[in-house]
Amino acid sequence: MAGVDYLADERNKAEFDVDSMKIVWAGSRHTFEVADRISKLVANDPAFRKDDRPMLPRKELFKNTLRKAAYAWKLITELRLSEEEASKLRFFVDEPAYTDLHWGMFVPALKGQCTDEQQSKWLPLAYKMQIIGCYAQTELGHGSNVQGLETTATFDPQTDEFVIHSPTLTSSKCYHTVEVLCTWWPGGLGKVSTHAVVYARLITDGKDHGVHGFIVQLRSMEDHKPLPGITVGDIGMKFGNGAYNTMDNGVLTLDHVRIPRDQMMMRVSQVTREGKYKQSDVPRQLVYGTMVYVRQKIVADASCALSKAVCIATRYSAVRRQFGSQNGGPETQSAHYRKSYTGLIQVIDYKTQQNRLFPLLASAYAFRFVGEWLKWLYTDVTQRLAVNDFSTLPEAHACTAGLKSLTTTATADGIEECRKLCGGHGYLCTSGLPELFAVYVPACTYEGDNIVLLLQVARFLMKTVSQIGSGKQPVGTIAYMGRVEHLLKSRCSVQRAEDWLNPSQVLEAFEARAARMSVSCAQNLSKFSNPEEGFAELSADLVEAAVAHCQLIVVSKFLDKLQQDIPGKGVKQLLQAVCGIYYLSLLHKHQGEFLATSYITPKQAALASDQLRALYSKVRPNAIALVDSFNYTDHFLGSILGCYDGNVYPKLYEAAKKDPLNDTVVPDGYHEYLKPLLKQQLHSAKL
Ligand SMILES: CCCCCCC/C=C/C(=O)SCCNC(=O)CCNC(=O)[C@H](O)C(C)(C)COP(=O)(O)OP(=O)(O)OC[C@H]1O[C@@H](n2cnc3c(N)ncnc32)[C@H](O)[C@@H]1OP(=O)(O)O
Ligand SMILES: Cc1cc2nc3c(=O)[nH]c(=O)nc-3n(C[C@H](O)[C@H](O)[C@H](O)COP(=O)(O)OP(=O)(O)OC[C@H]3O[C@@H](n4cnc5c(N)ncnc54)[C@H](O)[C@@H]3O)c2cc1C
Repeated sequence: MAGVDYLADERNKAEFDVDSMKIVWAGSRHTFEVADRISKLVANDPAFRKDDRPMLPRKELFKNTLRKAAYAWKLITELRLSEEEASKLRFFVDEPAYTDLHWGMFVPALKGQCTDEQQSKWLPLAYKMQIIGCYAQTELGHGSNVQGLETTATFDPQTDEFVIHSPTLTSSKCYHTVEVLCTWWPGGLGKVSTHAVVYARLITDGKDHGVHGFIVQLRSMEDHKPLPGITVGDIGMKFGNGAYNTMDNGVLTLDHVRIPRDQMMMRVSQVTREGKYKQSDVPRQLVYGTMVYVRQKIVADASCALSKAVCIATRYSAVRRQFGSQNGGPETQSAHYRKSYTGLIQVIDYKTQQNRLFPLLASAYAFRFVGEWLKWLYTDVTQRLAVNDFSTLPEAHACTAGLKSLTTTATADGIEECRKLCGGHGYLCTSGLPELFAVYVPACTYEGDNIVLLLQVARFLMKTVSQIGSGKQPVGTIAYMGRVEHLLKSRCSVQRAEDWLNPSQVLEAFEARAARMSVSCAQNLSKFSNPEEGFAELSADLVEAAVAHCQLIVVSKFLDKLQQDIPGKGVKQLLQAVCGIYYLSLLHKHQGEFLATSYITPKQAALASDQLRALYSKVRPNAIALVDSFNYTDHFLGSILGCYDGNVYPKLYEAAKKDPLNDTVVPDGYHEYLKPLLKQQLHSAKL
């Protein structure tokens, strides 16, 4: 059976040029080539084996992660990989590790919040991994509420140092049943990091200046032992086997730990030798800059995680057959294995399967394109900040927060749906889906709880609505609010199902829904004499308005993408269909909101569903090619159900045989626990 492609018929059905689509997915030919080369390098190196992860005990699992990270670094230096190639290598190794936090948060925090002088001291050390860093912000009692952090950094003018201290319960205003309010959660902190960016309340001369970042050395560079005053360790096992347990999320207490004054990150504000607090001309919110950066990265990562799950579920849905006639169809020339299935229905042909699967496939593409755009927005805001233009910061914060929330929620839910789409076999670890879900789901919480982040978007929306009357013209993603009067009055003009393929019609539908929901919230808020009380009372509605706004952004960026020149036979046409599935499935799911805001009629909602079904039929023959366009190796997918050749059943059988439980025919424990039991039953049966 080796070498047979059981999905060949599916691949032959494709109506577009897959190689061109691979480049669209990657973002450019260059990015495609780098990803292709590096993913194969990783896949072909047995050192990066990962199929044993769910079965390894934690200590072994963790040590294995350390080995892989060290080996990856050796490759990076020996092969002189560029920053882009190195980051792709870590990505394709596909194992959460301290390096994610070192490169993904510690280095960006140094870059964004240190002065040039500080950067020239710390960055070369971090780049060469002569120090390893993490991002230590969250405390046991404070995660979402960053302003509520209780760790203090008190300036001591006598010694020109800060004294960093985690307060004990007695000095705390909280009612936690813990003895010490410590830092809790940072990845890489538990066992690896030599340094941390610690967030603490800055105190000078008895005055509290709020939360600031400090570079704190945690462990000795000689023997890796914690420095005096520092207690540090791992917080324990997390959800799932393997999964995020490769990461040493940590707990840290700081007992009057002294650091030099120049280890306060001083780009946003400074403390002088005399202990004077000075604020630069930049907004205070830049202290939160690393979170904006990482949220933007998380949006890009969402499309990777979702596309992985969708690739597995799509390939398996084409392989898997249920019902139909076992002997009904004509015989084919192919292997006996395939012959026996002729006449049975591929589960991908069930409309219910398509209705669950294709919107997820479409979301993977939609998140890819919005991720690309968000990267551009982030670069743009960074360039503006460098020349003291802070005007787009609130929008960048709202977009990164909102899209992080929207895409991670949809991806986590989507991975679980893909597991169900694979029936019973989806529950096997060898499907790759349980581990993918367990690794991914904390993305809904870390880097900002998704509801908390949507409430930030809602604040931005309410602020925008309140400013409309003042003549301030909204710009960027919120520009549609400038046409709010028209959007409140207008009615959908769709008369036939195909009218739902008209981009301007679709855009107006999503704009009208978002604008109407925001305006309705603002009107309800105005009934409260205390705005904060009103905001809390109406927060569930506000979250829905924020979701509507974020969905509009994703839809509009997908439609924008289709305005570009997209080369390759049939590629644009297929993307148009995929885009249609994305927005029409959203319209269907949220039709209550579109109807309640009276922009569309029930008849128009029904036409949208007709068009959606037509698009499923258009996408069906292209489904396998659309997931092949992700260009994932079998190693990266880590799934028997999603393997490229579709030869699922023999692989499942072989993998089961290799399970450690099958090392012996009679299980360990038989003599102690089964034999006496069975003997006893035999005895009583005889009686
Ligand atoms: C790729 C790398 C690997 C990924 C691995 C990830 C591992 C995980 C790491 C972590 O989880 S690190 C810890 C992350 N923690 C959080 O995300 C905490 C979430 N909380 C917050 O971000 C904030 O505290 C908050 C909820 C936004 C605060 O809300 P609050 O209303 O209390 O705001 P203030 O602090 O008072 O600020 C008011 C003002 O500032 C604006 N603002 C808030 N955040 C930002 C920001 N990031 N950038 C720019 N502006 C921001 C906010 O909108 C307010 O504006 P105005 O209304 O006053 O105009
Ligand atoms: C795997 C993982 C890795 C992490 N890595 C790091 C790291 O490297 N560095 C770091 O500093 N931190 C890290 N964290 C911590 C993470 O950033 C926080 O857990 C996150 O910000 C959420 O905060 P919380 O835990 O305090 O949740 P809470 O705020 O306690 O949330 C609990 C519930 O309350 C709700 N809620 C909270 N506030 C409000 C509100 N104002 N209105 C309405 N509802 C609200 C939330 O929606 C949620 O349902 C990590 C967490 C995880 C799970």
